[in-house]
Amino acid sequence: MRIKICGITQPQQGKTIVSLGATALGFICVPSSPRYIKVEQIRAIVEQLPEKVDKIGVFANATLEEIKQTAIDSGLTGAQLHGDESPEFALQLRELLPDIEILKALRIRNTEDIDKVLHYTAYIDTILLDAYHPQQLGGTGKTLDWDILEQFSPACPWFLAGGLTPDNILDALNQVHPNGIDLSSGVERAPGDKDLDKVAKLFERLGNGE
Ligand SMILES: O=C(O)c1ccccc1N[C@@H]1O[C@H](COP(=O)(O)O)[C@@H](O)[C@H]1O
Repeated sequence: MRIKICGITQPQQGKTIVSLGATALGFICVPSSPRYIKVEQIRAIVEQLPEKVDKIGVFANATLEEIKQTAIDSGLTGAQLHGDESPEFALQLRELLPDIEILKALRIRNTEDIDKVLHYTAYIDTILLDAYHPQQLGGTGKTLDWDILEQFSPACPWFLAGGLTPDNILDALNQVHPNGIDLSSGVERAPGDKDLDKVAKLFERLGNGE
């Protein structure tokens, strides 16, 4: 299973989190987020990471050009679209950046929101389901209603996100069956400052980097 730890801002924390078992790190490229990180800082972290680790930039309603430039300048391997990007936007991004993974995040309130996944699967690589929050786009620490996801099996791989922690991860995975999980505030001391004890506890619970 893929394990993405998101909201990385510090090079040493990134390296340690990978050594503990993360398969992907996420960098928040949304200027209004307290976890925002600049291109040069992402580049400095990415350069120190093993090639096999996925380096995902998280964007919300950025332009195609902004995403392209950030991806090229910082060495990202993936772009997570966490705003109101349309399926057409995802397709245009794919044409612009054919070699990077495109993840579309959807913020889920109810089963109707889950149905929106169908509109995206032909244009992206991976779906990511996050919790809905009326004021915040992400990093909210809010969990989804896992009950409505028990039978969720889209036509492309998917990540479960939203309020996951070392304490609730096994309950989540008993109920839903994603291809990957994504954690941010649940393994943090403060926004952008990861709690390495919590990250270690997460991997212990998962069976040491499984
Ligand atoms: O983390 C942020 O600040 C953020 C800002 C804007 C868009 C997405 C953001 N984070 C994403 O939120 C989810 C879940 O976070 P959490 O585990 O509930 O704290 C994750 O996919 C992050 O990439």
